[in-house]
Amino acid sequence: MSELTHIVKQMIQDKKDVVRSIFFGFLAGITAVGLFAANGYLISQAALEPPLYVLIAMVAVVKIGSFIRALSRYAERYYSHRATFTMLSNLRVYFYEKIEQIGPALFQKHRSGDLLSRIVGDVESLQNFFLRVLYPPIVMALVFLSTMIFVSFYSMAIVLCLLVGLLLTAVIIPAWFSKRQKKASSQILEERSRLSIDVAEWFYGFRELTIHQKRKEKEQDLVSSSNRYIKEQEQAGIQSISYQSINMAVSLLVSWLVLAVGAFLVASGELNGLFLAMLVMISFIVFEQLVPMALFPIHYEESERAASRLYSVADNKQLTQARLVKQDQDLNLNEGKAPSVHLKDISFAFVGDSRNTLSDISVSFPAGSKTAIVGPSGSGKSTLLKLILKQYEAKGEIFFGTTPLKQLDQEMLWEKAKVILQENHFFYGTVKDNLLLSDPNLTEDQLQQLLIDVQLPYLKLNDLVLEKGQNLSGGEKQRLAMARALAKKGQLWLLDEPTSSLDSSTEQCLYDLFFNQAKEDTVILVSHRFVGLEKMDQIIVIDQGRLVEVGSYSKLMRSKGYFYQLKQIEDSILQ
Ligand SMILES: Nc1ncnc2c1ncn2[C@@H]1O[C@H](COP(=O)(O)OP(=O)(O)OP(=O)(O)O)[C@@H](O)[C@H]1O
Repeated sequence: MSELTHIVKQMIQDKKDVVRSIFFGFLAGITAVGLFAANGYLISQAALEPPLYVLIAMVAVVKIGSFIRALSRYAERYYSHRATFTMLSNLRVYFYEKIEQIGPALFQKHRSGDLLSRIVGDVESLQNFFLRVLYPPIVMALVFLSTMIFVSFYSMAIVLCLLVGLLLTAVIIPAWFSKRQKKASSQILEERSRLSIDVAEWFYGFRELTIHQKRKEKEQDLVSSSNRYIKEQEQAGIQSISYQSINMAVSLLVSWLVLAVGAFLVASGELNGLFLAMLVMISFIVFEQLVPMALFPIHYEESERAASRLYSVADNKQLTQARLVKQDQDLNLNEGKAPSVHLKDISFAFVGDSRNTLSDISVSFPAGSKTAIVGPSGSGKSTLLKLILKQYEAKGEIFFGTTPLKQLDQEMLWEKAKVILQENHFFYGTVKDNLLLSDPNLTEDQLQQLLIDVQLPYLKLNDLVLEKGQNLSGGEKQRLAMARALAKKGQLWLLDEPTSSLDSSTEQCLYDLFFNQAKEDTVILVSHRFVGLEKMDQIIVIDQGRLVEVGSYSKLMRSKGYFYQLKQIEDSILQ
């Protein structure tokens, strides 16, 4: 329930459309009742052959009534849907902003298909919360109350019948449905999420599945996920139709009751027979508007599930610990000034991981220095870089200059750092589009020069890049990523194996280019190779998440410690 309260708060930011929906919904409902009442009265009057002008006046009232009803129904739909779409967009932005803060930590817990299904599907499901759960009962209550006040002028017994009908169709039967609904517990959202996960896996893993001849198996999983989802939808459809039909049948029985009680009252002289048809018509129309209440429990339940699924992502306690504090401070990343970075007693474990990936790391990267982080695969090098990039939050403290990283706005940090990660994303578009990500003001000549600099002279700016850079080789992607980093402004380079897919001569060219451009900058380079490290000011050696050695290349070689041994092994392999 608390999640739905949050949702209501988020939804009702723009109250004007909500009030308009209720007003026009009420107007449409009450004119429908008036219209049917006038019709019933007209039928009875017509049988008594009244003067023509009475009939003409009545017909005019009916016509005006239908006109007002149609217009107000249209206005109700218009405003309620406009309110719904505004609310959905508010909700999407709200959730996006919430999960953006916990970014990579999310993927520890959720698969991408599941996240997509929640952000798109579950938010979509919440449209029914406003359209079918929140405001219709208010409109119905107002219409019903006004109708009963009107009917009370004719007969309190009929008011009583209508009240019984209201209790049955709007309270007792929906409550019974709600109980059944809870037992049946529709799995529709979960099945949609499972299907979404399977589809995402299918697309991501298509190549591997084909290579390992597992496409058929995965295809079958996908089909059975899809069938389960369809089955859930079918069941939900049957359920909603049967609920509505039962409520409709009960409401018709109540109208029969109104007719029987009315006929008795007419026979006993307590009611003018002229009004009997009117009262029966009123009961028809007023219950017609109550019939959708049968679906209230279904929509309520669905909204509650969708809300709790969304909040379980955005408010997950473990993840919230990793939430990053945003503070707008301009720190030592000012342009023209290379920052220093200091790590003090850093320890870090991934969510759900009992062992520490990094333990007790204390090290400094002076302003303008060049540092290489080396160590065996899986030792925690990339993780250390990600901590500096504020992708995860660790125990201990990281400082940029004298300012704690915790106080730094992540976006500002990224904006002023030149980053190349192991996996670099390329968007569908041209080479130019992908390069302009770094700096939209670059001219075509500058872009072309960049391509030449990174040893990609054969690429044209208008060449097409497919999704995720599928039509580029691993080395081409790395060179384009390097071009993007070179084009970016900033004095802090954070590089995670930026040349791992390149041949030695291209790698050498790129390093020359890079060292030339980064002369004054602070550079932190993760590398599993030891070639070219002589140029670095310091080398940090990590093994199993612990700092084992720090020093210049010559110092580490002289001390003949762990780094020396790793270097010897690499040399013997290369010989
Ligand atoms: N997202 C993650 N969730 C859980 N564990 C992770 C995650 N990313 C990395 N790890 C684990 O953390 C450890 C360190 O990984 P990291 O990528 O930092 O190593 P690395 O030294 O950069 O390795 P490599 O040289 O192979 O890139 C590994 O044991 C890895 O399994």
